[in-house]
Amino acid sequence: MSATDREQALPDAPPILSDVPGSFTWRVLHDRHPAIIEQVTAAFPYPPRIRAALARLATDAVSGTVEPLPADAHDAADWARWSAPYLGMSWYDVPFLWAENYFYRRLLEAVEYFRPGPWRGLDPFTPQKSAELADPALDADLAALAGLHGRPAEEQLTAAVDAALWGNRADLATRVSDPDAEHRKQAADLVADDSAALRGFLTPGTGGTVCLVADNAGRELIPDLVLVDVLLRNGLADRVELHLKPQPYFVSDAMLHDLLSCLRRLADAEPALRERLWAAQRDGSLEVVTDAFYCEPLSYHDLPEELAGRFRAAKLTIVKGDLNYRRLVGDRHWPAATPFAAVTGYFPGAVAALRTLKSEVLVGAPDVAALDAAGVGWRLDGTHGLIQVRG
Ligand SMILES: O=P(O)(O)OC[C@H]1O[C@](O)(CO)[C@@H](O)[C@@H]1O
Repeated sequence: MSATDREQALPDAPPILSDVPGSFTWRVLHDRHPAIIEQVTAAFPYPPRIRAALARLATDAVSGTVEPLPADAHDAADWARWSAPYLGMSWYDVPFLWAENYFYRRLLEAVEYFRPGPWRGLDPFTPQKSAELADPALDADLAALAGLHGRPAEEQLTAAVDAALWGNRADLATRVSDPDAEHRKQAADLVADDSAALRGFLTPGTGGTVCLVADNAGRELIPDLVLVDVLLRNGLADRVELHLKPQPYFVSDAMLHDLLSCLRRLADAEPALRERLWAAQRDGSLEVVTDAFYCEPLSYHDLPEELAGRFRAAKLTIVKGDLNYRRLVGDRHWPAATPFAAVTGYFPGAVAALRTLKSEVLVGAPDVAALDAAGVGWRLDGTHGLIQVRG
C-alpha cells in the first residue's frame, strides 16, 4: 500500500475538542489552567501590572473567546494566521491542542516574557522545576542509573529506554536495579511494545545520528540524559541531537536552562556522567537543538524544513511524552486499532514514540477494549505506556 493509499484508508477521525462539560479536556481548560495561573501568580513578586494581566487571563481562560495577540507581539503575525479560523470562538470549541498552546502563549504574554523590561526571559515555572530537581528522592534515581555502567550494552539500553519512558513516575530506582525483571513487570502496563524494533535501530557499532525530542525537565530529563549517554558510550549512535523547547511551555517542558540545571545537579551526584555529557556537547557528538516550532499550535505534519531535514538525516527520531505523541499522530479521536505506521507515514524518517498515557489519544493498540470498558481513566493517569516504532 502506498503512503497515499494508507492516508486514504485512514478513518476520518475528528479533532479532540473540550466542549463536553466534565470531560478530561474540559477540565484541563476549566480547572487546570486557572490553577496554573494561580501558581504562577504566587511564584514571583510580580508587579500590579502583571498580576492584573494574569487575573484577566484567568477569566479569559475559563469563559473568554479567542482573541488576537497584541499587535506589537513579536509573533503577532504568526498567531494571527493560526488564530484566523478560531477568532471569537470559545476556547472549548476549538481543537484542544490548539487551545492549550494558545493558553501557554497568552501566559507568557501576561508575565511579559518577551517584553523589554525586568521580567523578560524569566521562566514562570522555575519554582516547580527547581523543587523537582532539589527533591532528595532524585538521589536514589541517580544512584540506580549510575549502576548501569559496566553492564552489557543491550541491558543498558533496555534499562535506559525503560527509565526514559517511565521518567515521570517516581520509582526509577527499583526499575533500574533489576532491568530485566522490571521491564517484564512494566510490560504488562505497555499497551504497545515495539522495543525489539527499537533495539534493531540501536545496535552497537552502527553509529549514525539519533534525534531525541525531549519532553519534561527534571526527573524526566535526567533519564533522557542517561539514555543519551548509553547511546554514545556504546556506539549505538555517533551523534545525538537533543531537541529542547525554546521557551517555557506546558509548565515542565525542558529548555536549555533546564538541561544546564540537570548538569549542575549531576555535578554532585554523578560527576562522571556529567563530565561525559559536558564533553559530548563540547566535541559536538551531543548537539542541543531547538526550534520555534516546538511551541507552536501545530502538529508534526507542519514541520518546518529545517527540522524535517534533521529527522530525515537521522537514523531514528525518538519523541518523548504525551504531548509530542499527540502532535505526532494528530490530536484526534482515532480508533485505538488504527496502525501507528499509517498515521505516522508522513514523518520524515524512522520515528519512535516513548510515552506514558496522559490523554485519550491512542493508535496502534488493537487490544484495549477491556481497558476501555472500565472507563477512560487508564488513558489519563500515566499508569500505562507505549513504545511504538515506524521504520
Ligand atoms: O508532559 P507530557 O507527557 O507531554 O504530558 C502533558 C500532557 O498534559 C496535558 O497538558 C494535560 O493533561 C496534556 O494535554 C498533555 O498531553
